[in-house]
Amino acid sequence: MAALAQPPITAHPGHGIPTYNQVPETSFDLDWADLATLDLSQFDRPGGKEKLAKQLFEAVQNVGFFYIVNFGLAQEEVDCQFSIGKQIFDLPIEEKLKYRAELEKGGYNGYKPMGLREISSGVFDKTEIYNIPKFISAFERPQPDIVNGNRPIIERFARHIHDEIVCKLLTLFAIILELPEDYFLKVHRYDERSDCHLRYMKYHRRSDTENEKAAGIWSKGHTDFGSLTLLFRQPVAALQVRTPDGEWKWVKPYPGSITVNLADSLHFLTNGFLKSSIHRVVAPPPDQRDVDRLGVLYFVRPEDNLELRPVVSDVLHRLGYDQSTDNSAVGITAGEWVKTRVAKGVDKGVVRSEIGDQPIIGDVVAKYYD
Ligand SMILES: O=C(O)CCC(=O)C(=O)O
Ligand SMILES: [Fe+2]
Repeated sequence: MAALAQPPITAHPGHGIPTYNQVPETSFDLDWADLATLDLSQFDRPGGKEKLAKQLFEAVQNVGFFYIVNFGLAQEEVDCQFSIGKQIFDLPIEEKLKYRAELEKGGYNGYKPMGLREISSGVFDKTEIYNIPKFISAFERPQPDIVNGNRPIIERFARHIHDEIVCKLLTLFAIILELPEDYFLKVHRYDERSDCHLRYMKYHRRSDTENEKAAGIWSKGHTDFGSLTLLFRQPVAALQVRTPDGEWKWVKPYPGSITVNLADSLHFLTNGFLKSSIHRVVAPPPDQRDVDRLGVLYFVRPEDNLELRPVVSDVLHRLGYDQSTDNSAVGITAGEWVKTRVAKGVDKGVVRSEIGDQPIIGDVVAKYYD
């Protein structure tokens, strides 16, 4: 890790929001993945974008995971979101269920109770999720008081992520592919319908017996559905990435960083050059096993209407990524891909305890890994 967080551009800690204290990091020396770190403050400097694009180009050849630092949010602002997430999950279950997401229909905005996904035979997830869509009129929906009362803080946070972080990363991908710099921005506009969302996530601790029964797996190996996923620093070690050799490595939560991973849509749009990273969540090391693991994430997805057809790029041509075009997702839109994967993910008939290919739509399959 080269750089630590710069002083905040905007410090807007929440008023009246309880302070959130992150748990200490593990003292275990785990087999950490070696990932690149991009300093986003370089983006607007002369030659900065190009330098970052070069660094990212190297990084994404490997596992599709990297870190960013200096992204313009202070740790207090991030912790404020953890605090809001904690308060949402502390609400009584009857209250939370008023906002339940229509998961079975492929909708996921709102609340997902735990226990809807089978991890291994008879063992179900212990993860609660609360998803907040983009702040545009098409997606207005009833929210609990804790969300309504903190709406300006949540909206500012989400919009900062889109405007100041996601747009920069999408520009870097366009530079890498030698496409016009705004190529991906045009299909990730904030005011258009897309499945981008801010997510609060709580993994309830598991007993030793539960961990043994599920072989330590909390969330099976999978890829994400959209373009990118941003994970705000989560000191509880549990996330692992699968290397091209099939090894699982731990992803270290560095202070002042966001962990970013590439997801399915970028894979489809670049004919597999940008790799949708395979990752999973496992039981934390012993010194963190007794804590509930709270997360704040932002999922970036293309506009609903975008067809997942590979782009024409000289770079893909030079690298041979247009030799055998993967047309499996042609004719499928980003919106359909996400909704179908969400619906299948909670369909207990599909039994997510199995690993391997799961047919999703047309000829396209989603792969699950132990
Ligand atoms: O909790 C994490 O660290 C990762 C979560 C994740 O992979 C997901 O929600 O798709
Ligand atoms: Fe994921």
